[in-house]
Amino acid sequence: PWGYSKENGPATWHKDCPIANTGVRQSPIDLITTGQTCAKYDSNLKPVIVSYPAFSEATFLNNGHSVQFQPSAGNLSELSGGPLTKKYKFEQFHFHWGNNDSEGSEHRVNGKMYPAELHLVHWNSESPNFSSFQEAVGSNDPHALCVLGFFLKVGAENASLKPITDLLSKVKNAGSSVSFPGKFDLKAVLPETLTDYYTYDGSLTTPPLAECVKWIVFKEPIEVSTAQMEAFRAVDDGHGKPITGNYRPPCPLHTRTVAASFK
Ligand SMILES: NS(=O)(=O)c1ccc2o/c(=N\O)[nH]c2c1
Ligand SMILES: [Zn+2]
Repeated sequence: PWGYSKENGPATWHKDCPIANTGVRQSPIDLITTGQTCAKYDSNLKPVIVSYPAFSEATFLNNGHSVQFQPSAGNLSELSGGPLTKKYKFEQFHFHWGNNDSEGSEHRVNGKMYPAELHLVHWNSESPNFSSFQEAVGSNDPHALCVLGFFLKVGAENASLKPITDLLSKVKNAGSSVSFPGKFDLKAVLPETLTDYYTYDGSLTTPPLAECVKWIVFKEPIEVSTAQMEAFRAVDDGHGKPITGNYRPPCPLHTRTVAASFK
């Protein structure tokens, strides 16, 4: 199966997933803010609107290539605004990280990587062509999914993410999962105003690499403590090693443009 080691990492994914090398809207990308191919300010881009009630029942899983928080299907979350013309439903969030603070994020800003990146995954709940996340992934709809990306940087402890980082030791072994105890307030993790972001058309950053994602990557990083970062680096990949670098390198932009909601 695919992973992030020499034998099964991003450079080998094309074998089972040809779109890895032939796709023209692959993710992640390097977000360039100056020069020719740079992100272009679009004054029509509105703030992103999220409505995340505190999730009551959810599963926290180590799937061997990331850790993932997934509420039950009945969750009443909603995402709209920003570049979106439809309402999207929250499916799951997960993380990508490195084994030191100079690497780990999937998107980069002028070549700079952050130590980690949080992905909030949503699917278009207003499409007549699908009515679940899995169907959305297989739909070939260019905006079947919307993923919100937040960079993580090392600083103060993040109290809102503490319930998550404190749970990492409970899913140390690949394939292990726990029922999330109590409620989790995802809204509290995010900055109040979701106004400054980059947005572009891309793909899933792991197999099947489907080119169905409207990406929204926020400019402002979220702070976590060193201890919280270290907790990610202790999670195992199922081959007796910690997951240390579950990030795909940047992909070619091809004819795509990146829009910025800020100057
Ligand atoms: N890393 S990512 O692009 O946010 C992402 C999000 C949802 C996904 O579902 C997947 N397989 O079913 N891969 C995947 C990657
Ligand atoms: Zn991801």
